[in-house]
Formats: sequence, structure tokens, C-alpha cells
Amino acid sequence: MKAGFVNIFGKPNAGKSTLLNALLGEKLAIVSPKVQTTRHRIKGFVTEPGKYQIIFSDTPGIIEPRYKLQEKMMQSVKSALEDADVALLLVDTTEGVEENNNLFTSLKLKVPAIVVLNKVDKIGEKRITAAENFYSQQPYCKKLVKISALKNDNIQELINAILEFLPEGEPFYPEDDMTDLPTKFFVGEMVREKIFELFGDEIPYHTAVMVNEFKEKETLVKIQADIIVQRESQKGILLGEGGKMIKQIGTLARQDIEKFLQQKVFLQLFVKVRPKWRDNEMHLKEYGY
Ligand SMILES: Nc1nc2c(ncn2[C@@H]2O[C@H](COP(=O)(O)OP(=O)(O)OP(=O)(O)O)[C@@H](O)[C@H]2O)c(=O)[nH]1
Repeated sequence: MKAGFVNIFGKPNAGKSTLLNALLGEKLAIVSPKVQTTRHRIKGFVTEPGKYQIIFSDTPGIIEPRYKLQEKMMQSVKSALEDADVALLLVDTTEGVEENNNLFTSLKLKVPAIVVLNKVDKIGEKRITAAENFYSQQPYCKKLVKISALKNDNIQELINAILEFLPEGEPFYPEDDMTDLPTKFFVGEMVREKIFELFGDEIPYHTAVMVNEFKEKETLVKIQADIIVQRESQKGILLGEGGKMIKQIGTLARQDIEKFLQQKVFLQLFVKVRPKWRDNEMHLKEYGY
């Protein structure tokens, strides 16, 4: 039996969340075409009873710490570096190699790294081969795998490659578990995902979602969540004319949550203004960052 920890690194938009979803076969990490959607480390387990348990962590995109929230993200990137058996260095292969190479080199990895060329469905064989030749020559690259996280291509090959580096050991988590995060967390993320989908660039970055109530009743699950914004004007935008927008967020999020929980859901959303929550340590803690 093999068991161990694998962390997924990559620039924002490299496809970390998509890969995690492909590995787990379920919608655990939220996926959005906008950058920096992943704020938390999401752990997902892939278990083959009697053979292996791989514990994957998604890390926030690697970015400059421009304000406290981003600083926290970089801290979690670094702490993730230190506690894994294997690192996956995820590459958006449609991009040039230089920036990724600088980034991967600067990580000064002590754990073995597998370079994962992602999005190979988007480019031709020539460019894939060029990237392959380049990365496989780098000192941090112990192995290279080409995948399409979106199309689920070569995911088993990636798991096999990971197993080459994974230590022998007993499972850390029960074999049926898929994640160590509470259901409440995913519910909050699904609401946040809808805000990403419905609004332009500005609003989502000023938003946090806090699930206050999660009650399983006989016929349905009752959920109450607050959407936290920084300014009254943002509240106005989220509510929309006559509450039109918040209603839409609620409807779309509820549909996803019902699919996820396989149960009927009553979802109640409130928008609350908390000035400067992003820079305020106490609030960051309160909201789980
Ligand atoms: N064509 C193609 N698109 C992909 C692939 N993997 C991810 N994408 C797309 O790339 C975008 C970013 O994917 P995410 O999984 O959200 O990226 P991420 O690295 O988690 O991003 P952050 O959360 O911002 O760090 C999404 O629009 C995905 O659909 C792939 O293999 N092929």
C-alpha cells in the first residue's frame, strides 16, 4: 500500500482546480475562467483500496502579495511546499516557458516534482514537443506528463507517475472519504462561483461568503449564508434592481448545491457590508482564510 501527499502548484489559471476535479471525478474545487478563484487549500483524496491513497492539495495561484489576503495565499503556497511527498508543477502549455521556468526554479523544491503539461488539447504536436524538450531538461523535473484536465485525458497516467514517487504507508483517511473539508465549505464556494459567473472583474474580489446555518430537515436542507462586501455600492450591485441579481445568484447556487448534496435545498442569502474586510486580520480569520 502506498500513501502520501501531493501538492498541485501552478500560476493562476494553469488549471489546478480543473485537474483536482478530474482526479476526484466530482465538482470539489470551484472552476472559473477568472484568476485567483482558489483561495483555500482544498484537499481531495483518491483511494484505490489495498493499493494507494493519494491526498491532493490545491494551492492558491502563485501571485505577488499586494495586500494581506494575497500575502496569506503566498504563505499557504509556501507551507504547501514543505509538507508534500510529491509536487505537481502544472503548466498552461499554451503559454511561453520562461515565466513558469523562473517560478519553478525559484521554489527551490526539496520534494520530487512532476511537470504536468496541461491544456495540450489546445495546441499542436510541435509546440507540445518543444515544451516537453524544454522542461524535461530542467533540474527540478523528475518526470513529465502531458494531460488535458478539461478533457480528462491521461489522468490515470498521471496517477501512475505519482505512484512512482509515493512512499509505502497506510491510508491517512477512511477509504470512502473524498475530502477533509466540511460540506459547508463547498456550499460557500458554490455561492462564490455564481458571483464570479454573474459579475465583472471587480465585485468577486471584494466578496466573501460565510455559511451561518446548515440544517438538515426532513425533506430539505436549510442553508443561510451571508455574502460579505466592503462597500454599500457593492451591496447595491449584488442585490440588483428590486433584488434581481441576488435572486439569480440564489437560484443558480441552489441548483448546484442540490446536485452536490443530492437533496432539496432552501437557500437564503443576505448581503452584508464589512468595510475593509480584506485587510483586516480578524475578519480574515472569521471568514476562514
Ligand atoms: N482547453 C483546456 N482548458 C483548460 C484545461 N484545464 C483548465 N482549463 C481552463 O482554464 C481555466 C482555468 O482553470 P482553473 O482550473 O480554474 O485554473 P486554476 O489554476 O485553478 O486557477 P486559480 O484558481 O485562479 O489559481 C478554466 O477556464 C478551465 O476551463 C485543459 O486541459 N484544456
